[in-house]
Amino acid sequence: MTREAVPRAAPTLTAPLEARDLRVGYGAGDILKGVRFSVRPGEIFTVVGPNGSGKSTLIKSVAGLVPIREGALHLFGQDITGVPANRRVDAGLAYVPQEHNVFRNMTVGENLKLATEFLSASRVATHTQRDKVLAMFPDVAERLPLLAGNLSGGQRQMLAFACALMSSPDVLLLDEPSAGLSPKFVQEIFAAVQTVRELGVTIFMIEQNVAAALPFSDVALVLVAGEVRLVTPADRLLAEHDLHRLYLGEAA
Ligand SMILES: Nc1ncnc2c1ncn2[C@@H]1O[C@H](COP(=O)(O)OP(=O)(O)OP(=O)(O)O)[C@@H](O)[C@H]1O
Repeated sequence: MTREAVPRAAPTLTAPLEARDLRVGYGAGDILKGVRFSVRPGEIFTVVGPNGSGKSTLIKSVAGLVPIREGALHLFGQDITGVPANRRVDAGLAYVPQEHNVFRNMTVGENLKLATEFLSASRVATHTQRDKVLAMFPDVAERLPLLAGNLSGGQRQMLAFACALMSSPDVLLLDEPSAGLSPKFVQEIFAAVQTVRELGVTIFMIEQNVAAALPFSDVALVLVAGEVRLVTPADRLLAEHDLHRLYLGEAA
């Protein structure tokens, strides 16, 4: 059952990303059991939840990597429910996977170039946009000739963001951007997420590291056992709710 802690405006056709009763699974049963949400323009919308609750399944289904069995997914009012992953990129959706998100045996510059190779012309970042992205990520800009495999985990994650931004997306999907990073880099990564938002990009991410992600998020959705338990302004989640109880399926 969907519960909302605060009233939210009725979803509109212009919501950057809107899910209506998504059912997704791999075998006989459904992992996502009727997930609905609406992301507002320019928002950082973060999905949290216990292990196995379906966060990865959710972001993969939004990216087009796991098929949606029932329900509908809309990008700025356009129904993309059955649209293949590559065409979602053309429609303005970019996805940064948690792992294997750069080519380690290629240089940083080559990774950025490759990120534009298979895009439709209208999506390829202009020179000005590329310069803006590089200005946002000096760790990337200063290392163009280096092999991506020689970057630190945090620098690689920045490169993965920069590659995703080469498709000038309207909505960026981030799969656990802080996973495996040291505390210093975790802060830097979330600061980078906020910088990306300042470009006008709407962010939809999943995160395990609730304490680190919430201060950088606008809205938090708590997913438990494939169902939405709560949608709340991010700064109210820990102040007004007991996350442990929510994760155990107790009342919000
Ligand atoms: N490819 C797959 N085939 C079959 N079952 C899968 C597959 N991927 C995930 N699952 C199952 O779906 C359920 C939800 O997994 P999912 O990875 O989406 O959750 P999660 O919230 O991201 O978990 P975690 O935080 O541990 O990564 C789990 O029971 C998992 O075993």
